[in-house]
Amino acid sequence: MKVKNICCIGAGYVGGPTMAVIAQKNPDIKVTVVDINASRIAAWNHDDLEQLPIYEPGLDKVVAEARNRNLFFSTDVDAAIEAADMVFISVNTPTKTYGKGKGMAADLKYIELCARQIARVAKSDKIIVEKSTLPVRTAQAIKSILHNTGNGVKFQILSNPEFLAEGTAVADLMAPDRVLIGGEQTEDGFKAIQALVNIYATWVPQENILTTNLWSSELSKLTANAFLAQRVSSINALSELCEVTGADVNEVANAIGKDSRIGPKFLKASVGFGGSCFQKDILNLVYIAKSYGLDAVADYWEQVIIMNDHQKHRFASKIIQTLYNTISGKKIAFLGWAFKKDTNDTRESAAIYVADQLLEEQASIVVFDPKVTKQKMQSDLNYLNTRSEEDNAQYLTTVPEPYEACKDAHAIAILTEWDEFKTYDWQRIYDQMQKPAFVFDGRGILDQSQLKTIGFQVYVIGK
Ligand SMILES: NC(=O)C1=CN([C@@H]2O[C@H](COP(=O)(O)OP(=O)(O)OC[C@H]3O[C@@H](n4cnc5c(N)ncnc54)[C@H](O)[C@@H]3O)[C@@H](O)[C@H]2O)C=CC1
Ligand SMILES: O=C(O)[C@H]1O[C@H](OP(=O)(O)OP(=O)(O)OC[C@H]2O[C@@H](n3ccc(=O)[nH]c3=O)[C@H](O)[C@@H]2O)[C@H](O)[C@@H](O)[C@@H]1O
Repeated sequence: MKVKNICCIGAGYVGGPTMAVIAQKNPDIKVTVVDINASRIAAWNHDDLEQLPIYEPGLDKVVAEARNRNLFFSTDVDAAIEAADMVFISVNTPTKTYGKGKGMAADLKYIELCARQIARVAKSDKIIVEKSTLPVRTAQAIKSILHNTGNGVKFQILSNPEFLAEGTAVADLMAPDRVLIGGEQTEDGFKAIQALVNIYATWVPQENILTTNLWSSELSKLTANAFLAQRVSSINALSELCEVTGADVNEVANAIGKDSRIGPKFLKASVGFGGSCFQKDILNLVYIAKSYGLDAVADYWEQVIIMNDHQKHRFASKIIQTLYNTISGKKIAFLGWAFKKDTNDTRESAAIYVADQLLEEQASIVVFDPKVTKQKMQSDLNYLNTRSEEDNAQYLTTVPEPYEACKDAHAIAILTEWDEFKTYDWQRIYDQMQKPAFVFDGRGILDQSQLKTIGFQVYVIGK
């Protein structure tokens, strides 16, 4: 079967870039990305490519090439579903904040709404592709909703989880380590799998396109994120041990990463992993294991989250303790707010947790992050959400350049891993700060001895 028309429900961090690349590589397929968020769609359609709702290096060029050729962004969800042979579901699947599974399970209400909408609107047979990250066996629920419409339309459900990382989304999509496609192991299931394989095969080598059954595919996505996060928690756990023993976590990471069985990636100690997925996906994995009565499995994976929370907490506590256990009214400069470099996404960023803990002690936080708005930072913070606008003004300020953030500060906290920190004029920064001047490097970026020579008191994670 040759797919001619694709609809993608959800124009977010995954739906937008993924469909832009699919459209660029398949000019003969019409791709329509739809969303109920009208302002997001307007931003995707904006003439000025700097106004795209998501910042990803290289995304503007891909969108510029494909948009209004065979890539379209629209709020007309029904029309796009009806016209499509293949519908990707790429909506958010956050951690549940209510009811059974609160704080652990994935909230599947948006997925179910999509399934019901497809069931209501579809007049011709369609392949439905789970692009969102979902608990294993979700395809069963989607199938049951779609197959009980009584209108005779046939659906095949595929699982095609996305492995891109934010900040490198376009590069990851252009050269993925693998594309994973799970489907029913029946004749119709294999045909549907092949239809999706053909789309990716226009640019991904066949040997990098893996096909599996539905449940392996769904579970592999959660597992991949759990393994990646586990490595970060493992090295972060060791960072604390390094600090008390005189070992250097970077040297340890380098030494163990040289073992080809371990490998060098995802061994960078940090103030804790952030992002919209690691925590939510592991909590989901823990919940699934518990729901099958597999308590030892659940406890094992939950430890990755416990260690991550500990790391964020210990970084904030280190700042408070070092500043003589009193930070009330003291200005603390935050360099970076996003959860990693090259993104404007702040979801679950370690900066939020650290800031909330410092604000509880009435610190005054000044943030430099050119990609994140003050409004976004304010809405991220629990502490500020419970207070009035005027009150907030004294606790959180944002500035457009780093030197201003550091002026008169008692301490600097490095929260995002920007390499450009190395190029700053640290003597100039030191001269403008309160003394003693402290730097807390939660990303292990700066040269500790160089800063010490200037006069800074420095704490680098894992050293
Ligand atoms: N952000 C990332 O780097 C990655 C995310 N994922 C997974 O992909 C999924 C989507 O994540 P993001 O793109 O980050 O989320 P997002 O929140 O950026 O985008 C989701 C979009 O879906 C829209 N939406 C929700 N319900 C809708 C409906 N019924 N009809 C039309 N639009 C609807 C929302 O308005 C929103 O714009 C999640 O399951 C996530 O776990 C997977 C890999 C990477
Ligand atoms: O499902 C998802 O959402 C995605 O989650 C992660 O991607 P992402 O969260 O965008 O970013 P990562 O590069 O994985 O970084 C996550 C966090 O871990 C931190 N990290 C990463 C690596 C490391 O060595 N140390 C470390 O602290 C980063 O700074 C960041 O805060 C995965 O890398 C993607 O493969 C996956 O598709």
